[in-house]
Order: sequence, then structure tokens, then C-alpha cells
Amino acid sequence: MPEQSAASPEPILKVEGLVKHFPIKKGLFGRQTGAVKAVDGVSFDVRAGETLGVVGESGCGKSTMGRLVTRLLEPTGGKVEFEGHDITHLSAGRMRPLRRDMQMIFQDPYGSLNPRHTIGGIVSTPFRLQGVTPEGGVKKEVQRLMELVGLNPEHYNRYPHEFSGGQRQRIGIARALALNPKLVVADEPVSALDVSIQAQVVNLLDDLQSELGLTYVIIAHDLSVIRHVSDRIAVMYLGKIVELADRKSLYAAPMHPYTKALLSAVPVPDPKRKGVKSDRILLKGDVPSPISPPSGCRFHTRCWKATEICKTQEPPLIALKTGHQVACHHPENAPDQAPGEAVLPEARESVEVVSVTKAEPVAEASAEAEPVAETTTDAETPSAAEPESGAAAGPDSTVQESTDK
Ligand SMILES: Nc1ncnc2c1ncn2[C@@H]1O[C@H](COP(=O)(O)OP(=O)(O)OP(=O)(O)O)[C@@H](O)[C@H]1O
Repeated sequence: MPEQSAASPEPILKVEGLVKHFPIKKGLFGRQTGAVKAVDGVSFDVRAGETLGVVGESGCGKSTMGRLVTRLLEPTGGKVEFEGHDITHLSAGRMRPLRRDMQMIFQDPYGSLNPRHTIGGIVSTPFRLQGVTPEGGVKKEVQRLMELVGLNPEHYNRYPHEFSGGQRQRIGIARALALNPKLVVADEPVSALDVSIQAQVVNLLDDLQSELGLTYVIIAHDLSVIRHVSDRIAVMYLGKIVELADRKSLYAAPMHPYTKALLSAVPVPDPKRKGVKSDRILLKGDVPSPISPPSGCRFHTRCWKATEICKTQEPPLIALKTGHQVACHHPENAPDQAPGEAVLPEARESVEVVSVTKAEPVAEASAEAEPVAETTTDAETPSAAEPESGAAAGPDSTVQESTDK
């Protein structure tokens, strides 16, 4: 992202109180016994031309949120507006023309490409689905798209297995760009890739944004991946946004303790800091179940600052600085919202602070994605190189094909 964001103040996407509860059904008659509260009241805007990064640990609802805003999933509640139009409950037929404007890139470049189709066939799928014939013909356009994403257009007739992971993700990107979309939601676009090529794909997305004027929502479980490409960042925890801020403000002065913990796990790409010790906050325990999330602030069971009010009252997401919203009674780098409360005894046990030594300086290009070798490992933050489950689409899926409507 350039220093001066190209984003206009107009939101292309507006999300208000978005909710997705997956029902849990039991017994012969499929009686509903509960619900997985995957997304539980999320509001944000995405301005035309900007990149919104969405981060949080596995299971906090990022993918579900991505699928809701592109209407691959039907929301349980709330509202999604795209370019000023309410699309929350549009039927598949009425969503069809909008599918050109919003596309999704999936995590798994292996699982999302049909192994029996050639690259030409895969990238031309959106034209077939929308009944569009580009000027100059489909083949010419597909080859132009292949070139745009850094693939050799002569490889038009090759099959996915003949390409590396990074190249397959480029194929997925070419397919997503075929219909010239305005909004692209990229769900963990590099987490299944080798760390050595993650930065290349992130840089490609960045270049394509400048060239084509795209708007991005980029989902990642780790702040290092989206560090340099996001204009603003939303941090999610258990179905909620706990902090939403412009990138500089978030990295310089995170306000939510959860963000602070996530950031403390991010390698610092600064050769001068080689050998420097820094504190790393290790959150203990797992993310609680989204079936019965904790009362009050959902993070209170893992927060070292939790007080009685955190157990009972949910903190609203409010702006404590211009452009910096946080949902916390006791934020960092901001006035305490509930002063005078005593920290709960169990809160002191909820984290471990470990001193780590930055062992190696990392080159700027790869620093965005490559974790630095450290003297400890963090069980809560999966390695950026490890594939995660649940975000991959089916063979040759596109927004068009995957819709549940
Ligand atoms: N179709 C579904 N039916 C029931 N529960 C679901 C479904 N899809 C997701 N979930 C649950 O919703 C919660 C949020 O999942 P989601 O995939 O959105 O999280 P995430 O932050 O993207 O995590 P990951 O990076 O692991 O995909 C999880 O507990 C998940 O098990």
C-alpha cells in the first residue's frame, strides 16, 4: 500500500450488525439445540480503493464474515450494503449481476482448482457462468489475465498439477479478476503457501490493486501477512470486532489487549533489532467455544487486565481516537473506561510473558510473511506456512458457483 491511500471516503461495502448463527440440530427430528455464533454483530465499512485487513485466531469467524459479505452465505441478521444497495437477502437470481463486481480468492490453491480442467478452462469459467464474451474472444482475454498475474500465457493448456503452489494461487487470482470486479475478498490468500513465496503473492495483490483500482478485504490469521498491504485493520475475536483502526495507529499503539498479544507475536522486520530482547505475550488456553461464548467481554477469560465489569458488561466498539475504535473497558494506550476496578485474581494467570531474542534480521521483501526464528513458539498463533482448514472452496469454485442461495 502506498503511504497516501488511494481510498475514497465513499464506502463500497457497508456492514451493520452482521450475524451468522449456524444451528446445531440433534435427534431424529433435527430439533435445534443451540447455535454456533460464528459472527455475532459485526459492523464496518470498506471504502472504494482501500484494503481492509481482517485478523484473528482460527475459529473467530473471519471466513464466515467473508462469505457473508460476498453472499456465499445467508446472514442470520444484520445488513450488508454494496454500493449503496441492500444485498442482505437478495435471491441468487438477483445476486447474479452483482457477482461480477464482487469476487473471492480462497486459501487453498490446490483444493480450489479442478485438477481435470486446464488453466484456460479454469480462468474462463466466470465468462461461461455469466454468459460474457470478452472483446477479442475468451482465449485472448484469459491469456491477457494470465500475463497480468505473472503466468506464462503459453501455459493455457496446462493442468493445475503442472504448477507450483504460488502459481496456482495466481491462477485463482486470474479467475477472480476475469470479470473485472470492484471488490475482492481474499480469504487467507497466502497461508497455504511456502513462506518464501507468500510475499510475492501479497505484492502481486498490491500491484493489481494499484493497476485495477480494486478494493480488498484480506483475511489472515496473522498480522504479519497483512502488515504492509492494509489501509485499515479489523481485529476479530469470537465473532466480534474488538478493534478497528488505520494500520499505523494499530501497529504503533494497539488498544485492545488481544491485539497487543497478537502483535507481540509478529516479527519485527528491522535488522537493527537483531539480538534485541522483547517481551512476547503468550495467551494461555484455547479460544472459548462460539456455541456459548463468555459473558461480558468475550476476551475476559484470557485477558490479563480483566475486572468484574469485563465479566458482566460487553464493552461497545467505540472510537477512542479519530479512526481508532476499540471494544474494551481497560484499553491500552488510551484512558481506562472503567477506572478503579481491581484486576481479577484469575486474570493474572491468563498469560505468560516470555522474553524472546530476535535471532535473525529479515529482508524487507520476505519480512511481511516470514516469521523470525525465536527462542519460543506460540501455540496460539499457527505458523503462517501451515495450511488451515475450513477456508478452501470446492473444485473450480467461484463466487458464482458456491452460493448457497
Ligand atoms: N457451516 C458451518 N456449520 C457450523 N459451524 C460452522 C460452519 N462454518 C464455520 N463454522 C464454525 O464457525 C466458527 C467460525 O469459523 P470460521 O471458519 O468463520 O473462522 P475463521 O476465523 O475463519 O477460522 P479459520 O481460519 O480456522 O477458518 C468456527 O467455530 C467454525 O467451526
